[in-house]
Amino acid sequence: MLYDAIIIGGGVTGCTIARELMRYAIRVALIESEAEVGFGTSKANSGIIHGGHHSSPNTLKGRLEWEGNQMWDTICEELGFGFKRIGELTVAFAEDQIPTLEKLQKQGEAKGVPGLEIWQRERLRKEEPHLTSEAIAALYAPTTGVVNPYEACFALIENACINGLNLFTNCKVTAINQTPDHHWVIHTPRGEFNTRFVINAAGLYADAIAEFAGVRTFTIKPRKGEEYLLDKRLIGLVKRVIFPCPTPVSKGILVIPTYDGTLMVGPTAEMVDDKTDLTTSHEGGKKVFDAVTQTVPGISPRDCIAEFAGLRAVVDGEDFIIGTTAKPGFINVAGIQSPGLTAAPAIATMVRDILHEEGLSLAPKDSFIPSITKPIHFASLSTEAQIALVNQNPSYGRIICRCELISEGEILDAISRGAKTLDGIKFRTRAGMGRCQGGFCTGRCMQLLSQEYNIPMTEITKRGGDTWVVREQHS
Ligand SMILES: O=P(O)(O)OC[C@H](O)CO
Ligand code: FES
Repeated sequence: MLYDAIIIGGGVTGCTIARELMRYAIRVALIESEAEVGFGTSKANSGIIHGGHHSSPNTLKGRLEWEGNQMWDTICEELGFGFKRIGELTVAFAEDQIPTLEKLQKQGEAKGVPGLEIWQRERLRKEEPHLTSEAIAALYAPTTGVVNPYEACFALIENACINGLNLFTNCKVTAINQTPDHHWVIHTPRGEFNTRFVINAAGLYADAIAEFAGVRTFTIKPRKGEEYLLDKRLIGLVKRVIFPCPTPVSKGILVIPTYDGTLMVGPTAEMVDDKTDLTTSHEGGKKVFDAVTQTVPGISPRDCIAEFAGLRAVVDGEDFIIGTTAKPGFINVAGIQSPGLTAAPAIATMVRDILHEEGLSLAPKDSFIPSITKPIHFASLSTEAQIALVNQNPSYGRIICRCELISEGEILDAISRGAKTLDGIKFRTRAGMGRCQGGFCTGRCMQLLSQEYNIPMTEITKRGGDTWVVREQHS
Protein backbone atom coordinates (compact mmCIF):
# COMPACT_ATOMS: atom_id res chain seq x y z
CA MET A 1 0.00 0.00 0.00
CA LEU A 2 1.19 3.53 -0.75
CA TYR A 3 0.72 5.92 2.16
CA ASP A 4 0.29 9.64 1.61
CA ALA A 5 2.42 10.40 4.68
CA ILE A 6 4.43 8.45 7.21
CA ILE A 7 5.48 10.04 10.46
CA ILE A 8 8.67 8.65 11.99
CA GLY A 9 8.56 9.12 15.76
CA GLY A 10 5.72 8.84 18.26
CA GLY A 11 6.68 11.49 20.76
CA VAL A 12 4.34 14.34 21.49
CA THR A 13 5.37 16.01 18.21
CA GLY A 14 4.64 12.94 16.07
CA CYS A 15 1.41 12.13 17.92
CA THR A 16 0.10 15.68 17.52
CA ILE A 17 0.95 15.70 13.81
CA ALA A 18 -0.74 12.30 13.40
CA ARG A 19 -3.92 13.49 15.06
CA GLU A 20 -3.98 16.67 12.95
CA LEU A 21 -3.50 14.79 9.68
CA MET A 22 -6.33 12.38 10.46
CA ARG A 23 -8.79 15.26 9.93
CA TYR A 24 -8.18 14.79 6.19
CA ALA A 25 -8.96 12.04 3.72
CA ILE A 26 -5.38 10.76 3.42
CA ARG A 27 -3.59 7.51 4.34
CA VAL A 28 -1.17 8.04 7.21
CA ALA A 29 1.02 5.76 9.33
CA LEU A 30 3.19 6.47 12.35
CA ILE A 31 6.29 4.37 13.01
CA GLU A 32 7.74 4.28 16.53
CA SER A 33 10.82 2.37 17.63
CA GLU A 34 9.73 2.00 21.27
CA ALA A 35 7.02 -0.32 22.62
CA GLU A 36 4.54 2.51 23.09
CA VAL A 37 4.23 6.13 22.00
CA GLY A 38 5.63 8.81 24.29
CA PHE A 39 8.31 6.43 25.64
CA GLY A 40 11.26 8.51 24.41
CA THR A 41 11.95 12.09 25.42
CA SER A 42 8.25 12.92 25.89
CA LYS A 43 7.77 10.75 28.97
CA ALA A 44 10.42 12.75 30.84
CA ASN A 45 9.07 16.13 29.79
CA SER A 46 8.46 18.64 32.60
CA GLY A 47 4.82 18.83 31.47
CA ILE A 48 4.63 22.58 31.27
CA ILE A 49 2.58 24.42 28.69
CA HIS A 50 4.75 27.50 28.72
CA GLY A 51 3.09 30.88 29.07
CA GLY A 52 4.13 32.08 25.62
CA HIS A 53 6.67 34.74 26.62
CA HIS A 54 9.84 32.68 27.14
CA SER A 55 11.27 32.50 23.61
CA SER A 56 12.01 35.41 21.31
CA PRO A 57 9.43 36.12 18.56
CA ASN A 58 12.41 36.24 16.18
CA THR A 59 12.75 32.47 16.48
CA LEU A 60 10.49 29.77 15.11
CA LYS A 61 10.13 28.24 18.57
CA GLY A 62 9.17 31.65 19.95
CA ARG A 63 6.37 32.03 17.41
CA LEU A 64 5.06 28.50 17.77
CA GLU A 65 5.25 28.63 21.61
CA TRP A 66 2.46 31.20 21.93
CA GLU A 67 0.43 29.83 19.00
CA GLY A 68 0.60 26.32 20.48
CA ASN A 69 -0.17 27.51 24.00
CA GLN A 70 -3.56 28.80 22.87
CA MET A 71 -4.52 25.49 21.22
CA TRP A 72 -4.25 23.26 24.30
CA ASP A 73 -7.65 24.08 25.85
CA THR A 74 -9.57 22.71 22.87
CA ILE A 75 -7.37 19.62 22.52
CA CYS A 76 -7.75 18.79 26.22
CA GLU A 77 -11.49 19.36 26.11
CA GLU A 78 -11.79 16.97 23.16
CA LEU A 79 -9.41 14.30 24.41
CA GLY A 80 -10.04 14.44 28.14
CA PHE A 81 -6.51 14.42 29.54
CA GLY A 82 -5.57 16.66 32.41
CA PHE A 83 -4.60 20.26 31.73
CA LYS A 84 -4.77 23.21 34.10
CA ARG A 85 -3.64 26.78 33.61
CA ILE A 86 -2.05 27.22 37.01
CA GLY A 87 0.17 30.18 36.06
CA GLU A 88 3.88 30.71 36.69
CA LEU A 89 6.24 33.07 38.44
CA THR A 90 9.74 33.91 37.22
CA VAL A 91 11.47 35.07 40.36
CA ALA A 92 14.15 37.73 40.81
CA PHE A 93 16.42 37.51 43.86
CA ALA A 94 18.43 40.68 43.20
CA GLU A 95 17.82 44.11 41.69
CA ASP A 96 20.02 43.31 38.70
CA GLN A 97 17.56 40.53 37.70
CA ILE A 98 14.59 42.90 37.39
CA PRO A 99 15.54 43.92 33.80
CA THR A 100 15.29 40.22 32.85
CA LEU A 101 11.70 40.13 34.13
CA GLU A 102 10.91 43.32 32.21
CA LYS A 103 12.47 41.92 29.05
CA LEU A 104 10.42 38.71 29.32
CA GLN A 105 7.27 40.76 29.94
CA LYS A 106 7.91 42.93 26.85
CA GLN A 107 8.76 39.88 24.78
CA GLY A 108 5.43 38.26 25.76
CA GLU A 109 3.44 41.42 25.20
CA ALA A 110 4.94 41.84 21.74
CA LYS A 111 3.53 38.39 20.93
CA GLY A 112 0.12 39.20 22.43
CA VAL A 113 0.47 37.13 25.62
CA PRO A 114 -2.11 38.59 28.03
CA GLY A 115 -1.97 39.14 31.79
CA LEU A 116 1.80 39.42 32.33
CA GLU A 117 2.42 41.35 35.55
CA ILE A 118 5.44 42.07 37.71
CA TRP A 119 4.61 41.34 41.35
CA GLN A 120 6.58 43.04 44.10
CA ARG A 121 7.63 41.36 47.33
CA GLU A 122 4.37 41.94 49.30
CA ARG A 123 2.10 40.50 46.60
CA LEU A 124 4.49 37.59 46.18
CA ARG A 125 4.42 36.81 49.92
CA LYS A 126 0.63 36.90 49.90
CA GLU A 127 0.17 34.71 46.82
CA GLU A 128 3.00 32.22 47.47
CA PRO A 129 3.80 32.33 51.20
CA HIS A 130 6.24 29.40 51.00
CA LEU A 131 8.48 31.14 48.51
CA THR A 132 11.71 32.38 50.10
CA SER A 133 11.58 35.86 51.61
CA GLU A 134 14.76 36.54 49.57
CA ALA A 135 12.57 36.85 46.46
CA ILE A 136 12.21 40.55 45.66
CA ALA A 137 9.88 40.42 42.63
CA ALA A 138 8.50 38.03 40.06
CA LEU A 139 6.93 38.05 36.62
CA TYR A 140 3.49 36.44 36.82
CA ALA A 141 2.14 34.70 33.70
CA PRO A 142 -1.43 33.38 34.02
CA THR A 143 -1.25 31.60 30.65
CA THR A 144 1.12 28.86 31.86
CA GLY A 145 -0.40 25.41 32.29
CA VAL A 146 0.54 21.89 33.30
CA VAL A 147 -0.29 18.67 31.53
CA ASN A 148 0.76 15.04 31.80
CA PRO A 149 2.82 14.73 28.59
CA TYR A 150 2.53 10.95 28.29
CA GLU A 151 -1.26 11.11 28.82
CA ALA A 152 -1.37 13.66 26.02
CA CYS A 153 0.55 11.29 23.70
CA PHE A 154 -1.75 8.35 24.52
CA ALA A 155 -4.93 10.38 24.01
CA LEU A 156 -3.70 11.95 20.75
CA ILE A 157 -2.67 8.60 19.28
CA GLU A 158 -5.86 6.87 20.44
CA ASN A 159 -7.88 9.55 18.69
CA ALA A 160 -5.68 9.38 15.58
CA CYS A 161 -6.14 5.58 15.45
CA ILE A 162 -9.93 5.89 15.81
CA ASN A 163 -9.75 8.17 12.79
CA GLY A 164 -7.78 5.70 10.68
CA LEU A 165 -4.08 6.14 11.55
CA ASN A 166 -2.00 2.97 11.15
CA LEU A 167 0.31 2.76 14.18
CA PHE A 168 3.41 0.56 14.19
CA THR A 169 5.29 0.35 17.49
CA ASN A 170 8.49 -1.63 18.19
CA CYS A 171 9.36 -0.64 14.65
CA LYS A 172 12.84 0.79 14.19
CA VAL A 173 13.78 2.34 10.87
CA THR A 174 16.88 0.69 9.38
CA ALA A 175 17.10 2.41 5.98
CA ILE A 176 15.24 4.85 3.74
CA ASN A 177 15.43 5.15 -0.02
CA GLN A 178 13.58 6.72 -2.92
CA THR A 179 12.07 4.92 -5.89
CA PRO A 180 12.57 6.25 -9.46
CA ASP A 181 9.06 7.75 -9.29
CA HIS A 182 10.06 9.67 -6.15
CA HIS A 183 8.15 7.65 -3.60
CA TRP A 184 9.91 6.90 -0.35
CA VAL A 185 10.54 3.40 0.98
CA ILE A 186 11.12 3.07 4.72
CA HIS A 187 12.79 -0.18 5.72
CA THR A 188 12.15 -1.74 9.14
CA PRO A 189 12.41 -5.25 10.61
CA ARG A 190 8.60 -5.28 10.39
CA GLY A 191 8.68 -4.78 6.64
CA GLU A 192 8.83 -1.99 4.09
CA PHE A 193 6.55 1.03 4.06
CA ASN A 194 5.90 3.06 0.90
CA THR A 195 4.87 6.68 1.10
CA ARG A 196 4.72 9.96 -0.84
CA PHE A 197 5.82 12.06 2.15
CA VAL A 198 8.07 11.30 5.12
CA ILE A 199 7.75 13.43 8.25
CA ASN A 200 10.88 13.08 10.33
CA ALA A 201 9.79 13.62 13.95
CA ALA A 202 12.33 11.19 15.38
CA GLY A 203 13.48 13.35 18.30
CA LEU A 204 17.00 12.44 19.37
CA TYR A 205 17.43 10.33 16.24
CA ALA A 206 16.12 12.86 13.70
CA ASP A 207 19.70 13.35 12.41
CA ALA A 208 20.11 9.60 11.79
CA ILE A 209 16.76 9.45 9.98
CA ALA A 210 17.71 12.46 7.81
CA GLU A 211 21.06 10.76 7.10
CA PHE A 212 19.25 7.58 5.91
CA ALA A 213 17.39 9.78 3.41
CA GLY A 214 20.56 11.60 2.34
CA VAL A 215 19.36 15.01 3.56
CA ARG A 216 21.15 15.46 6.87
CA THR A 217 22.09 19.10 7.46
CA PHE A 218 22.16 19.06 11.27
CA THR A 219 23.33 17.05 14.25
CA ILE A 220 21.20 16.32 17.30
CA LYS A 221 23.06 16.75 20.55
CA PRO A 222 21.43 15.47 23.71
CA ARG A 223 21.07 17.85 26.65
CA LYS A 224 20.14 15.94 29.77
CA GLY A 225 17.56 17.07 32.31
CA GLU A 226 17.27 15.30 35.66
CA GLU A 227 13.90 15.59 37.43
CA TYR A 228 12.99 14.67 41.01
CA LEU A 229 9.44 13.86 42.15
CA LEU A 230 8.50 14.77 45.71
CA ASP A 231 6.24 13.16 48.26
CA LYS A 232 2.55 14.02 48.34
CA ARG A 233 2.98 15.71 51.72
CA LEU A 234 4.28 18.74 49.81
CA ILE A 235 1.20 19.10 47.60
CA GLY A 236 0.06 22.74 47.69
CA LEU A 237 3.37 24.15 48.95
CA VAL A 238 3.38 26.37 45.86
CA LYS A 239 0.41 26.94 43.58
CA ARG A 240 2.22 28.06 40.44
CA VAL A 241 5.26 26.87 38.48
CA ILE A 242 8.27 28.67 39.97
CA PHE A 243 11.07 29.67 37.57
CA PRO A 244 14.37 31.35 38.36
CA CYS A 245 15.66 33.90 35.85
CA PRO A 246 16.73 31.95 32.73
CA THR A 247 20.26 31.10 31.63
CA PRO A 248 21.33 31.34 27.95
CA VAL A 249 20.47 27.65 27.35
CA SER A 250 17.82 26.81 29.92
CA LYS A 251 14.83 28.16 31.76
CA GLY A 252 16.61 26.91 34.83
CA ILE A 253 15.69 24.61 37.71
CA LEU A 254 11.98 24.83 38.48
CA VAL A 255 9.45 23.86 41.12
CA ILE A 256 6.57 22.34 39.18
CA PRO A 257 3.18 21.51 40.69
CA THR A 258 2.33 18.71 38.22
CA TYR A 259 -1.21 18.22 36.95
CA ASP A 260 -1.86 15.70 39.72
CA GLY A 261 -0.60 18.13 42.34
CA THR A 262 2.60 16.31 43.25
CA LEU A 263 5.62 18.62 43.14
CA MET A 264 8.44 17.89 40.72
CA VAL A 265 11.77 19.72 40.80
CA GLY A 266 14.30 20.07 37.98
CA PRO A 267 15.52 19.88 35.29
CA THR A 268 19.28 20.10 35.08
CA ALA A 269 20.75 21.01 31.69
CA GLU A 270 23.94 19.08 30.86
CA MET A 271 25.21 18.22 27.39
CA VAL A 272 25.96 14.49 27.13
CA ASP A 273 27.41 12.35 24.34
CA ASP A 274 25.26 9.28 24.68
CA LYS A 275 21.67 9.37 23.37
CA THR A 276 20.73 6.53 25.72
CA ASP A 277 22.19 8.06 28.89
CA LEU A 278 19.17 8.47 31.16
CA THR A 279 21.10 8.20 34.41
CA THR A 280 20.52 10.50 37.33
CA SER A 281 23.51 11.51 39.41
CA HIS A 282 24.53 12.67 42.84
CA GLU A 283 25.78 15.94 41.28
CA GLY A 284 22.54 16.46 39.37
CA GLY A 285 20.41 15.86 42.46
CA LYS A 286 22.57 18.20 44.48
CA LYS A 287 22.32 20.90 41.84
CA VAL A 288 18.53 20.59 41.76
CA PHE A 289 17.98 20.56 45.52
CA ASP A 290 20.54 23.30 46.18
CA ALA A 291 18.57 25.48 43.77
CA VAL A 292 15.02 24.68 44.85
CA THR A 293 15.65 24.70 48.59
CA GLN A 294 16.82 28.28 48.15
CA THR A 295 13.65 29.20 46.25
CA VAL A 296 11.19 27.20 48.37
CA PRO A 297 12.89 26.40 51.70
CA GLY A 298 10.13 23.93 52.75
CA ILE A 299 11.47 21.41 50.21
CA SER A 300 14.03 18.86 51.36
CA PRO A 301 15.98 16.21 49.37
CA ARG A 302 14.47 13.69 51.81
CA ASP A 303 11.07 14.30 50.15
CA CYS A 304 12.22 12.73 46.88
CA ILE A 305 10.23 9.58 46.00
CA ALA A 306 11.44 9.08 42.42
CA GLU A 307 13.98 10.47 40.02
CA PHE A 308 14.46 10.23 36.28
CA ALA A 309 16.16 11.97 33.40
CA GLY A 310 15.23 12.93 29.85
CA LEU A 311 17.26 14.15 26.90
CA ARG A 312 16.40 17.30 24.98
CA ALA A 313 17.04 17.05 21.23
CA VAL A 314 19.23 20.10 20.67
CA VAL A 315 20.61 21.42 17.37
CA ASP A 316 23.16 24.18 16.76
CA GLY A 317 21.34 27.48 16.86
CA GLU A 318 18.91 26.08 19.46
CA ASP A 319 15.84 26.68 17.24
CA PHE A 320 13.35 24.21 15.78
CA ILE A 321 14.11 22.91 12.27
CA ILE A 322 10.77 22.43 10.51
CA GLY A 323 10.48 22.31 6.74
CA THR A 324 11.22 20.71 3.43
CA THR A 325 14.64 19.38 2.48
CA ALA A 326 16.76 19.04 -0.65
CA LYS A 327 14.73 15.95 -1.59
CA PRO A 328 11.04 16.52 -2.32
CA GLY A 329 8.68 14.71 0.01
CA PHE A 330 11.03 14.56 3.01
CA ILE A 331 10.08 16.98 5.79
CA ASN A 332 12.13 17.56 8.91
CA VAL A 333 10.57 18.33 12.28
CA ALA A 334 13.79 18.35 14.27
CA GLY A 335 15.51 20.05 17.18
CA ILE A 336 12.23 20.09 19.08
CA GLN A 337 13.48 20.95 22.53
CA SER A 338 11.63 23.23 24.93
CA PRO A 339 9.03 24.65 24.31
CA GLY A 340 8.27 21.67 22.06
CA LEU A 341 5.37 20.31 24.10
CA THR A 342 3.76 23.75 24.23
CA ALA A 343 4.30 24.32 20.53
CA ALA A 344 3.29 20.80 19.39
CA PRO A 345 -0.25 21.66 18.20
CA ALA A 346 1.10 24.63 16.22
CA ILE A 347 3.91 22.46 14.83
CA ALA A 348 1.22 20.02 13.65
CA THR A 349 -0.72 22.66 11.72
CA MET A 350 2.52 24.01 10.28
CA VAL A 351 3.43 20.53 9.00
CA ARG A 352 -0.08 20.15 7.56
CA ASP A 353 0.37 23.44 5.67
CA ILE A 354 3.77 22.35 4.36
CA LEU A 355 2.27 19.09 3.08
CA HIS A 356 -0.47 21.08 1.35
CA GLU A 357 2.06 23.47 -0.24
CA GLU A 358 4.07 20.48 -1.41
CA GLY A 359 1.10 19.19 -3.34
CA LEU A 360 -0.74 16.83 -0.98
CA SER A 361 -4.45 17.29 -1.44
CA LEU A 362 -6.08 17.67 1.97
CA ALA A 363 -9.82 17.20 1.73
CA PRO A 364 -11.45 17.44 5.18
CA LYS A 365 -12.93 14.12 6.29
CA ASP A 366 -16.62 14.38 7.28
CA SER A 367 -16.25 11.26 9.42
CA PHE A 368 -13.51 12.78 11.64
CA ILE A 369 -14.31 12.12 15.32
CA PRO A 370 -12.63 14.82 17.44
CA SER A 371 -12.97 13.13 20.84
CA ILE A 372 -12.30 9.86 22.66
CA THR A 373 -14.15 8.26 25.57
CA LYS A 374 -12.54 9.80 28.61
CA PRO A 375 -10.99 7.31 31.04
CA ILE A 376 -12.70 6.98 34.43
CA HIS A 377 -10.67 8.07 37.44
CA PHE A 378 -12.40 6.10 40.20
CA ALA A 379 -10.88 7.96 43.17
CA SER A 380 -12.18 11.32 41.94
CA LEU A 381 -15.82 10.15 41.71
CA SER A 382 -18.41 10.89 44.41
CA THR A 383 -19.22 7.99 46.74
CA GLU A 384 -22.63 7.58 45.06
CA ALA A 385 -21.02 7.44 41.61
CA GLN A 386 -18.40 4.94 42.87
CA ILE A 387 -21.12 2.64 44.28
CA ALA A 388 -23.13 2.83 41.05
CA LEU A 389 -20.03 2.05 38.98
CA VAL A 390 -19.01 -0.91 41.14
CA ASN A 391 -22.56 -2.33 40.94
CA GLN A 392 -22.35 -2.06 37.18
CA ASN A 393 -18.75 -3.33 36.90
CA PRO A 394 -17.25 -4.95 40.04
CA SER A 395 -13.69 -4.58 38.71
CA TYR A 396 -13.83 -0.90 39.74
CA GLY A 397 -14.31 -2.09 43.32
CA ARG A 398 -10.95 -3.89 43.41
CA ILE A 399 -8.12 -1.50 44.27
CA ILE A 400 -4.84 -2.53 42.63
CA CYS A 401 -2.64 0.45 43.46
CA ARG A 402 -3.10 1.37 47.11
CA CYS A 403 -0.92 4.47 47.07
CA GLU A 404 -2.82 6.11 44.22
CA LEU A 405 -6.18 4.31 44.74
CA ILE A 406 -6.32 2.91 41.22
CA SER A 407 -8.85 0.17 40.55
CA GLU A 408 -8.63 -2.95 38.42
CA GLY A 409 -11.30 -1.47 36.13
CA GLU A 410 -9.05 1.48 35.31
CA ILE A 411 -6.10 -0.79 34.56
CA LEU A 412 -8.19 -3.07 32.32
CA ASP A 413 -9.43 0.05 30.52
CA ALA A 414 -5.83 1.24 30.02
CA ILE A 415 -4.90 -2.15 28.55
CA SER A 416 -7.91 -2.05 26.22
CA ARG A 417 -6.68 1.38 25.01
CA GLY A 418 -3.27 0.00 24.11
CA ALA A 419 -1.12 -0.22 27.28
CA LYS A 420 1.29 -3.09 26.64
CA THR A 421 3.84 -2.58 29.39
CA LEU A 422 4.01 -1.67 33.07
CA ASP A 423 5.01 1.88 32.18
CA GLY A 424 2.11 2.00 29.72
CA ILE A 425 -0.23 1.23 32.63
CA LYS A 426 1.58 3.57 35.00
CA PHE A 427 1.56 6.55 32.65
CA ARG A 428 -2.12 6.04 31.79
CA THR A 429 -3.48 5.37 35.29
CA ARG A 430 -0.79 6.39 37.86
CA ALA A 431 -0.66 2.78 39.19
CA GLY A 432 2.96 2.50 40.32
CA MET A 433 3.57 6.22 40.72
CA GLY A 434 2.78 6.37 44.43
CA ARG A 435 4.94 6.47 47.50
CA CYS A 436 5.85 2.75 47.34
CA GLN A 437 6.80 3.17 43.64
CA GLY A 438 5.02 0.01 42.58
CA GLY A 439 6.29 -2.18 45.42
CA PHE A 440 2.75 -3.39 46.05
CA CYS A 441 0.93 -3.01 42.72
CA THR A 442 3.53 -4.10 40.13
CA GLY A 443 2.84 -7.83 40.53
CA ARG A 444 -0.90 -7.28 40.27
CA CYS A 445 -0.53 -5.12 37.15
CA MET A 446 1.63 -7.88 35.65
CA GLN A 447 -1.09 -10.44 36.37
CA LEU A 448 -3.61 -8.27 34.52
CA LEU A 449 -1.27 -7.81 31.52
CA SER A 450 -0.61 -11.56 31.47
CA GLN A 451 -4.34 -12.33 31.62
CA GLU A 452 -5.43 -9.78 28.99
CA TYR A 453 -2.68 -10.52 26.44
CA ASN A 454 -2.58 -14.22 27.32
CA ILE A 455 1.18 -14.16 27.73
CA PRO A 456 3.41 -15.54 30.50
CA MET A 457 4.73 -13.22 33.22
CA THR A 458 8.24 -13.69 31.77
CA GLU A 459 7.19 -11.80 28.63
CA ILE A 460 6.00 -8.74 30.50
CA THR A 461 8.31 -5.76 30.40
CA LYS A 462 8.56 -2.49 32.21
CA ARG A 463 8.92 -0.44 29.02
CA GLY A 464 9.49 -2.87 26.10
CA GLY A 465 12.73 -4.31 24.75
CA ASP A 466 14.71 -6.27 27.31
CA THR A 467 13.19 -4.63 30.40
CA TRP A 468 11.68 -7.86 31.69
CA VAL A 469 10.68 -7.99 35.33
CA VAL A 470 10.89 -11.72 36.04
CA ARG A 471 12.97 -14.46 34.41
CA GLU A 472 12.20 -18.12 33.98
CA GLN A 473 14.11 -20.27 36.46
CA HIS A 474 16.29 -22.95 34.84
CA SER A 475 17.27 -25.87 37.08
O1 LIG B 1 15.57 24.00 30.47
P1 LIG B 1 14.79 24.23 29.21
O2 LIG B 1 14.75 25.64 28.77
O3 LIG B 1 15.18 23.29 28.14
O4 LIG B 1 13.25 23.93 29.56
C1 LIG B 1 12.85 22.65 29.86
C2 LIG B 1 11.37 22.63 30.18
O5 LIG B 1 10.57 23.19 29.18
C3 LIG B 1 11.07 23.29 31.46
O6 LIG B 1 11.42 22.42 32.47
S1 FES C 1 0.62 0.52 45.51
FE1 FES C 1 0.97 1.38 43.57
S2 FES C 1 2.56 2.78 43.91
FE2 FES C 1 2.23 1.95 45.86
